[in-house]
Amino acid sequence: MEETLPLSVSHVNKSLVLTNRLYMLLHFSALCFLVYYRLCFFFQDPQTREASFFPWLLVFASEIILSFIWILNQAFRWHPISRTVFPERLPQDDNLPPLDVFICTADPTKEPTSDVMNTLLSAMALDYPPEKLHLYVSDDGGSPVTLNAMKEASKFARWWLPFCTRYKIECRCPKAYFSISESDDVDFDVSFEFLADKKMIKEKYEAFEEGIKRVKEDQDNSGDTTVRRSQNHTPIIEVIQENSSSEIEQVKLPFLVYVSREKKPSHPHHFKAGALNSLYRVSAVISNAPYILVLDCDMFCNSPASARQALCFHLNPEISHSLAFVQFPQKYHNISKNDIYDSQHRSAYKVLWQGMDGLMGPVLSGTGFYIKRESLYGNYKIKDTDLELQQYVGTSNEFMKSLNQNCTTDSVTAGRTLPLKETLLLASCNYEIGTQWGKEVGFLYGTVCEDVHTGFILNCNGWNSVLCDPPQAQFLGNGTTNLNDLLVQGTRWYCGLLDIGLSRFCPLICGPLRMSILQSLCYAQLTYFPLYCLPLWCLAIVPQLCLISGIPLYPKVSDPFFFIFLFIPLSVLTKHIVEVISTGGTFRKWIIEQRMWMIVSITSHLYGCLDALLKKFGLKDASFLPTNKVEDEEQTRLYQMDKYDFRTSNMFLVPMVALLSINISCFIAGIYRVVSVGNWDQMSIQLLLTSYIIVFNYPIIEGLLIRKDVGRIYPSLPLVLTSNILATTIACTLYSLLNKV
Ligand SMILES: O=c1ccn([C@@H]2O[C@H](COP(=O)(O)OP(=O)(O)O[C@H]3O[C@H](CO)[C@@H](O)[C@H](O)[C@H]3O)[C@@H](O)[C@H]2O)c(=O)[nH]1
Ligand SMILES: [Mn+2]
Repeated sequence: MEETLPLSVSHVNKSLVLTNRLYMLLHFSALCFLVYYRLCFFFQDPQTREASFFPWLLVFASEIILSFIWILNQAFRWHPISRTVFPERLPQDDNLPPLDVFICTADPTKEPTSDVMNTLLSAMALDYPPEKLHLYVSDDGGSPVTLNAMKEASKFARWWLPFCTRYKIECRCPKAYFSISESDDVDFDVSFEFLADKKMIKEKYEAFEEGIKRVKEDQDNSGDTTVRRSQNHTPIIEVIQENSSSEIEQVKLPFLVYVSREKKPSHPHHFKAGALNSLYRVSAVISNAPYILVLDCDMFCNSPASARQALCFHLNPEISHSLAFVQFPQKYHNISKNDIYDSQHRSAYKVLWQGMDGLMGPVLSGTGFYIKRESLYGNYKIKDTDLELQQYVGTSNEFMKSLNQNCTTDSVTAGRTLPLKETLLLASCNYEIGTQWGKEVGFLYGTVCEDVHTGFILNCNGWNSVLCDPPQAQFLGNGTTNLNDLLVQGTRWYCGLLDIGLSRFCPLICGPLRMSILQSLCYAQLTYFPLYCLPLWCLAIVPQLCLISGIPLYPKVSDPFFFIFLFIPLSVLTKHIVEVISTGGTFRKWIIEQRMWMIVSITSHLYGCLDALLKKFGLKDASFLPTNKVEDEEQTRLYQMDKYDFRTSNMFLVPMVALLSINISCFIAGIYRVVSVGNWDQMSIQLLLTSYIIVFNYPIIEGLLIRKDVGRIYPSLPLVLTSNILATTIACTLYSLLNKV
């Protein structure tokens, strides 16, 4: 009886599906009326529309782009589902498949080594038979600090792992565990023995952390230029096998490998995708586990349960044959209650991914996913000859053997000697030359959002994915907690996403031929939503300038179409607020998300789009600046007080300040004009729009005029000059155009 019970089940929230579809119908009808109203204007007598033709055109174009993105957005709301897993129904430990874990790190300065080691330790302590678990750390920095820290981590693990199992510790990331207040211990059976053990382990942990810090300082003091070495070094692969000390009983540890692929300045290394592909190959000739967990260096396992939860899908015979990966949502350990930067991307992980899960599955999100090894090997099975296969996956015989053999090959447990020479070849720069790595095999190159791109192509090739979002967060990462990091990261993402949209893999063309239309619309939404910058820039300037020139762009209050123009924004805002609250947010969170949407659109989206265009025309190279993961005390203090930290470059500040200045001055002048002319009913929507922008972005005004702390917008000469010049140029150009036409 037990065997027939499913490992996982999915549920459709019928009332949500129904309300979503009803909302779509209503809103879509309103959009049709809007288009009808605008089109009627263009067919009017040229004389009556003369003065306002150009601004009407701009505003109409913005409305069309917004409606287009809105339509794409609905695909996520068509059939959202949720899932439940039953890990207790999995086979006995002996029958579980081997598992590889990949952890990527790139820069020991921006990514503190002790945090990387915490991620490593938390993954070593996964609730999984240790002899079936192999961990690979990719160090793109090629830093001896990381290698040394791994050796120390392996020693510390001999204490840490037995401690976790003995006392059934839930959070197995030592740093997170020891920072939880002591009062949480009441959950456990607090015995004297436990407290003594905890104290002893804590001391060992502190010594371990201290040791890592010292090595890093010594290295920094020795003047060794890590930066240069990170871009130019031979491959380094080392199996970490620390002899167990005599103090402690024999502990079975998972297998640990340090991999730093070869780097040459002349050779493109394709950032994280390149690093993951090296790990793919190296691990194939060592452990070749059929399933792989991929983690960013800052994303630790917050619970040991994820491996078994993921296997509930991978071993579920109903879905496993076409299942490529199980994605866990990205959650963060350092997000404040109000999350003023919306860095947890609530909408993506709580709404969009659930929606895709009900179609073909969520997008690959870079970290926290269990992928089936075979799914990334493309069409290797149809290669008939060895030569064809070599042109596909490269010349390593060992690697080709790993493809053909049954996936259980495990040179570690089989007691074979490690093919070190082969692994060095597989991690060398030249290995990929003339092969399909990055094109059809492995993680795909060509964009810095290798995750979305790879996930999309997997779907195109018929693979599915599932979202596993149990109540307890399985992985916790480092969210961005300052404006600068957020906008820089955003610019990289939106450039990467639009790259895909502009490439030959355009989801609107490629998608419908190879997957469901709704799933392709979801991908199209992800790749095209940086285009928000166009309507947002336009709607932050044109209606405002028309307000002061007395040009009405929207229907009068007495016009029946007025309600259409009132209904559309209200319907979007209401839908948003309902979603925020039903996914655990608050009214304040809703305001923050609206604000961040505006700020990010006029800055990161814009620069991301520009970068993508420059890249497309060959005027710029791709770049991937890893996000800073070092905590800054002052910045954390501001963040915890819900104060925006405006210490970012003028590149981001100028558009914010300039657009807000335009809105404020137009609002004041507009009110003056409306009062003197008395055309309230014609101008009401323009006034409402301008006040919405000003009210929601009040923190920028506060940062500029009221705040005195370090995080305020410092009115430096270049900032004041450039924003004034920008605001005046925009205003004058458009104003003269409006009055001339
Ligand atoms: O040349 C590189 C650059 C980065 N990384 C690693 O990639 C990971 C992600 O980098 P991070 O700076 O943390 O970028 P984020 O913007 O926070 O990452 C998000 O966005 C990336 C795509 O831009 C995805 O790959 C990530 O999984 C996703 O969490 C980190 O572990 C890095 O060490 C490398 O291994 N090599
Ligand atoms: Mn990150």
